[in-house]
Amino acid sequence: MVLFAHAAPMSDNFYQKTTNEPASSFDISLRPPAFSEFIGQEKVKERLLLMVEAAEKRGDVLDHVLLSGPPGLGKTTLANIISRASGSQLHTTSGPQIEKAGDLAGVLTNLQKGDVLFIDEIHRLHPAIEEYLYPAMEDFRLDIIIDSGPSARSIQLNLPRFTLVGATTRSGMLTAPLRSRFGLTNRLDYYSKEELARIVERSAGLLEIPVKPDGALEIASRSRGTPRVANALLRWVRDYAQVKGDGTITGPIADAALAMIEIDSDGLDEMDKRLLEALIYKFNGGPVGVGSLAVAVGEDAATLEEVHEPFLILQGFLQRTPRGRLALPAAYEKIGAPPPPGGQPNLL
Ligand SMILES: Nc1ncnc2c1ncn2[C@@H]1O[C@H](COP(=O)(O)OP(=O)(O)OP(=O)(O)O)[C@@H](O)[C@H]1O
Ligand SMILES: [Mg+2]
Repeated sequence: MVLFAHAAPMSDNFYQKTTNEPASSFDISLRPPAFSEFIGQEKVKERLLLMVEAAEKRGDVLDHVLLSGPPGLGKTTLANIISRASGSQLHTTSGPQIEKAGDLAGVLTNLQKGDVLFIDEIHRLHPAIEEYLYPAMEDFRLDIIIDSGPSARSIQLNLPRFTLVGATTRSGMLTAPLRSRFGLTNRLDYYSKEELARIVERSAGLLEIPVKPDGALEIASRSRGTPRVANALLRWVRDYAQVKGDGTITGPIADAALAMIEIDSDGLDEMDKRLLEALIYKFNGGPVGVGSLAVAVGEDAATLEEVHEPFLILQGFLQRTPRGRLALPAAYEKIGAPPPPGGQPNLL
């Protein structure tokens, strides 16, 4: 069976979940259970709420929804909220877990009318399996071929009407036919500092950690726009406050705690800085391919692309060009390197 429960311990790298690991139990306990508790992403929330309401009014099943965006922004959380809000049962699986057509058939035939099927990392579905999904999404029908050679025959199964919620960190890798079968596509964006501060305060409340507004804001501004990071940093700062202070998280306590684990004032961590240093010192500022960069910093290329680069690009440290990655002037400044000769590098 391909369904799995979200119940793995935190990874060694204490806050960056790679895309194929399930979330930690710590993450799950802080997960907002309803739209009303989900902070930020107002447009996405509004659209999803409207869809849920409309489906309810018509007595119909929700349309399929695609959620995309960098790790830790709330895709899994939203899938949970959608299924709760529509009062339906949630089934969870992920692209890499569906290895054979039979796995998919197993999941689909297990669904009841109105159930939500959440497929995480849907961009990693095998292309051959993706094709089985098309009629399932469109006509709630499964065509499977059994046996091979002369005795091969196709059988058709009717499926109950269900809602597919797909999540991906790489929406660009989704095939056009798959993408077009979703009724609604939502891209989650990085959160503002203020939104993250509210998330930190909410989490602190649930964990019964006393936090002052300046403490929450300090954690928020160093959380790289990501709620999962904010929650993980909160947990670290709590430990620090209990040992070095009186347990209350204030601005100065948060600052000292985060400096101790080398999270700088922009939220850049050791790997971000290592990446910028390699780009500038080893590759002359680029352009250089992500594969070479990955080898130079000892991290896998997908993690650089999905976790580190989007934030560095957003902050104006790095640019993706057709010829590779390029360091921008802010990157030279960040790592204290002299600016490139000729000033602004050639961006083409
Ligand atoms: N809008 C929000 N308000 C409050 N907490 C949030 C919000 N979004 C996410 N979180 C918190 O961040 C954690 C990570 O969110 P989630 O697991 O949903 O991210 P994800 O987008 O599915 O990440 P991945 O791509 O790595 O699977 C959750 O446990 C939840 O506590
Ligand atoms: Mg997730």
